[in-house]
Amino acid sequence: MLPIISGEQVQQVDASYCSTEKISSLDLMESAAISFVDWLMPWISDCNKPIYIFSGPGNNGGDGVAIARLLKYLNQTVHLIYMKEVADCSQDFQDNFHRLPNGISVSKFDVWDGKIEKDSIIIDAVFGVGINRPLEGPYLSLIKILNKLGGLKISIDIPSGLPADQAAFGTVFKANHTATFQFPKLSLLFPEHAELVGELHILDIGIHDHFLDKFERGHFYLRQGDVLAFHRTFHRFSHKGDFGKVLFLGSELGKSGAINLSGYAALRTGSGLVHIAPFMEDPFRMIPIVPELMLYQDSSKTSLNQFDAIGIGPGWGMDVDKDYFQSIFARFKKPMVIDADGLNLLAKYPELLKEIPQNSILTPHLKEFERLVGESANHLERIEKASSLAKANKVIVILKGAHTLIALPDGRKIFNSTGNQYMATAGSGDVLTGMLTSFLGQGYAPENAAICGVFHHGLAGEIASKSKLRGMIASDIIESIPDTFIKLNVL
Ligand SMILES: NC(=O)C1=CN([C@@H]2O[C@H](COP(=O)(O)OP(=O)(O)OC[C@H]3O[C@@H](n4cnc5c(N)ncnc54)[C@H](O)[C@@H]3O)[C@@H](O)[C@H]2O)[C@@H](O)CC1
Ligand SMILES: Nc1ncnc2c1ncn2[C@@H]1O[C@H](COP(=O)(O)OP(=O)(O)O)[C@@H](O)[C@H]1O
Ligand SMILES: [K+]
Repeated sequence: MLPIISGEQVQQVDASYCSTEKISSLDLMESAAISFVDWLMPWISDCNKPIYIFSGPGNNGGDGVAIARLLKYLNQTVHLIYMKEVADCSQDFQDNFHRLPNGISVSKFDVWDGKIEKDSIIIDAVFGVGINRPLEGPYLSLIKILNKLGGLKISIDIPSGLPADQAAFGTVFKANHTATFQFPKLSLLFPEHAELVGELHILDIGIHDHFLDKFERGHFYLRQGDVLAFHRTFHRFSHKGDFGKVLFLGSELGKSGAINLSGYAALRTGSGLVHIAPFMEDPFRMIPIVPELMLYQDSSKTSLNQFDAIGIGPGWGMDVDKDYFQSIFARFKKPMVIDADGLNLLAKYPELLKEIPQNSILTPHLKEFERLVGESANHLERIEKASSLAKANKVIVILKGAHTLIALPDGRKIFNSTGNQYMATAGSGDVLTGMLTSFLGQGYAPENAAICGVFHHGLAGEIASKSKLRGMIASDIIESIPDTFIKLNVL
């Protein structure tokens, strides 16, 4: 899995890579510039929009200068505006500056006429991961000017002004796209930075993951190539029992959709037998959304051991009494999935946290998480709290949202790469609960169930939203679950 290393360690990674590969830092900057220009090609190949590159004094600025040269070779109209005396800029900046070809309009910021043609492409190479204090002076003035402009705005590596590992501490460039090198910087994954980062792209500049491994500090980014290894395989003679028997407890009157969605998602994820137990006086009166779902009536006296996995909470309501809720932890000793009102009940009765079976999976969205652990000043604090909750209670905490975090009991924190904004629709969390419970029931180790559930859920959302966009609903995500297995060739 791709390690997310700290901004401070980027220079050490570069140095380690350059000395092992026997290349110079200037060569590495060239690889970064080439990968950026390759990535930019679809936007520039058919039009000749003017491109304005704003370069700061460090190596991020150096990237910008190298990119200016490469774009000029592609016959683009390039304007380069640099911020500091060239002699005071980083060595690689200077070397690139001296290689600039003729035909680029080059100005120092303090004498620049300030004109930016309409419909230009703006490239922000002012600061990268070396930012160490809030923007001020000319840097602040520039970013304020650029933030008022429309059009295509792209940040190289990280929006200027944003620190790599913390919450923003001042004014930051607002990008529509951020093309970051080699791995996503932690702060690019914070929801409060969504408007600064825009769409996130990770560009490979040739540094192999194992150079990053040496610097890993427990943060990882989950990509498609990683997921196969976490799957169980089934053979020709596998029978229904191998695929697990699962149960969902939830859905009070008026919210029957919730466990229906979870149950249906579990079927589409591959569960052999799926039961749903609505929290209603006569659960057998509910009509399941698909005939393959079976109804079940639960009582605090019956053992739940016949099930391979259970998922509790979607649509449950808060009328569930404490003794009944607590009885579930006594009646089912295996890892379970706890979502929605299951989490709200835990927030109401925090003393029960200790009774949850080890390695259970808790799936709060930000609001449910706040009810469990209180408010957080920013996402960094939230990440740490999720990790503490996981470690203290030996559970897996899945903090949902864009780049869903999987916090493992051993302290590792895994950020998901799949999913999109169209998944912010009623019931998509219920679908995740269904998928996670299904993987648990199929015998996946809880950590693997969490990883596969979160990844496939996001991928199903991406596939379903291709044709539906804003009109996508949770059932569409379920219908696309089989396509995720086809896409990954998981048989
Ligand atoms: N492996 C990689 O990730 C690579 C990184 N490269 C680029 O190098 C960048 C990092 O370069 P640097 O370490 O030079 O960092 P920056 O380019 O962010 O610049 C840091 C410099 O700016 C100064 N500075 C920081 N905050 C300031 C502020 N608020 N006002 C004024 N000055 C300030 C610092 O004292 C330092 O001199 C990356 O973000 C990336 O763009 C690429 O060139 C090559 C490969
Ligand atoms: N912008 C987004 N990008 C990626 N995934 C998202 C986004 N918005 C929501 N999701 C995903 O959709 C699901 C929503 O869950 P939740 O908030 O519990 O919904 P509900 O309560 O309606 O079922 C989560 O898995 C979350 O990660
Ligand atoms: K930048």
